[in-house]
Amino acid sequence: MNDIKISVLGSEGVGKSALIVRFLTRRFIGEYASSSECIYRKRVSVEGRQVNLELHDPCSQPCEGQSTLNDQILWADGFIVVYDISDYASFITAKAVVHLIREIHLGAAKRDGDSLVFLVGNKQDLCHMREVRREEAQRLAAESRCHFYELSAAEQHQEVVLIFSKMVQNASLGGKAKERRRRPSGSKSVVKLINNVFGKRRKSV
Ligand SMILES: Nc1nc2c(ncn2[C@@H]2O[C@H](COP(=O)(O)OP(=O)(O)OP(=O)(O)O)[C@@H](O)[C@H]2O)c(=O)[nH]1
Repeated sequence: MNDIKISVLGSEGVGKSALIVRFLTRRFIGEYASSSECIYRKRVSVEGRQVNLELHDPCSQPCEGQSTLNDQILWADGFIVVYDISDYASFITAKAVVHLIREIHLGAAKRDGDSLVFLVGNKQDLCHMREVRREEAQRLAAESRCHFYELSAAEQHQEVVLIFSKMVQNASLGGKAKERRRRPSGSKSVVKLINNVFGKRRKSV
């Protein structure tokens, strides 16, 4: 059995936790913790093979033992880089993250195929407030050799599952585990995740 490590990156409030929670629990809860960084573990089957999936959800606010973006990039086998289609600044951040992933992986002499990157425009249900044109994001994805998706964690369960499943499959086929430099701190089970989503900092969209 091998391990697959996926980091979900992007600026504050773009819906990273919402996407992970959707994938793990099928639910959209609306409010999510931002004060701690964590890794969620799940055993998944890829083409009949059991795989240990680790999903890293970073925290946007300063927290104890926080890993750096560089640590997170070196740790992961694959990346889901999220922006909010109604927030152009979040797209600029996503662009910088995608470039950094490419730079670090090339700098560390990783095989290019090892760095699987999906660029995801979330909150498609807010298209009446759209600030990021689909074509611009598609262009970035093509230039950076990323897969590109637009969706809504709030409204689309199947699409979210599809993206994570595809990433798991690609990372699994991409193969060899990387040497881990530093593992981001914290670990939660899905049960703890559900228990923890209540009573969190409220954010509005
Ligand atoms: N309308 C809409 N709101 C969403 C969607 N996904 C997430 N949100 C909302 O956006 C806010 C931020 O979502 P989070 O999942 O906490 O975002 P995050 O990227 O994990 O935020 P940080 O942990 O602060 O980095 C919450 O109020 C969510 O309910 C979506 O698809 N559509």
